[in-house]
Amino acid sequence: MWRRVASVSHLTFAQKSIVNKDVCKLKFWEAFSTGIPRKEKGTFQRDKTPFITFVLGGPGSGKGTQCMKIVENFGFTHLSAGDILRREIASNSADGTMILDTIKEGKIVPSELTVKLIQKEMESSDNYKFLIDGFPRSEDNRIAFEQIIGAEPDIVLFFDCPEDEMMKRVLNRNQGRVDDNIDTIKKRLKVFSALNLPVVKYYLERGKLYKINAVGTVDEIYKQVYPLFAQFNFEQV
Ligand SMILES: Nc1ncnc2c1ncn2[C@@H]1O[C@H](COP(=O)(O)OP(=O)(O)O)[C@@H](O)[C@H]1O
Ligand SMILES: O=c1ccn([C@@H]2O[C@H](COP(=O)(O)OP(=O)(O)O)[C@@H](O)[C@H]2O)c(=O)[nH]1
Ligand SMILES: [Mg+2]
Repeated sequence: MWRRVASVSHLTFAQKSIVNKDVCKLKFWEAFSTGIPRKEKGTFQRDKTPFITFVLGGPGSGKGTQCMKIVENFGFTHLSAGDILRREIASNSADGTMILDTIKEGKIVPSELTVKLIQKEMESSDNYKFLIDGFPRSEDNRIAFEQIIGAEPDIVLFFDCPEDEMMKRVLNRNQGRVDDNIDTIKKRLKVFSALNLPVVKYYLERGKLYKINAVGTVDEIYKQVYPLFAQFNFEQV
């Protein structure tokens, strides 16, 4: 099932995650609403296999906020695809203008470009645990990641949030983003339903999806997220 990330083979990675199902079993299964097959019992060993988590959810569903907490507790490297693309704009690269226009329109940047930027970040990290936040946003993104990186995620989180709540949060985000306005958010919500939800469905059908109720306080939501990661015997970083 797991395919090695050949292009990042110089990295020191840990073996694929394995759930210790005897620990907090109840909490673990309470934490998500879809039936997820458990992984085998065991512990991490240093190896060259990364542990990849895709973090999905609509705009404003709280992906970035929850990722920060996962990083603090579990030592993941947080790769926000949106942040990586915004850095590319800021660096005045050849693709910057096209990326900016795409983000303003709430559309999706060509997959190969995004995946290659993510790949660069993975290759320059000496961590093996990655949170890939806000990606893949489409089936095309997902397939490009599989083809270019040669890997699939170990787990996929999906922050499930009603549209009116997402819209409220985005309009109050106050980070000066060009896409946090009413016109663009409406477009982004449409793109989310049309292109991102099929990816969610894909991982649901493969038993990799952890659906989180994203309504509530940040701490209430993190109470659902924490046990998902606590079950894996990650090495200390
Ligand atoms: N549970 C929550 N309740 C209310 N506001 C939240 C919650 N989680 C995050 N926010 C706020 O909503 C906005 C969007 O959150 P963010 O983490 O950037 O979402 P995303 O990365 O999914 O777009 C931010 O201003 C953030 O502080
Ligand atoms: O893999 C990605 C991630 C982001 N984006 C673009 O970047 C914008 C902002 O993404 P981000 O994840 O930062 O938004 P969030 O969901 O966190 O509000 C998206 O609307 C897209 O236009 C993209 O094209 N591909
Ligand atoms: Mg975000």
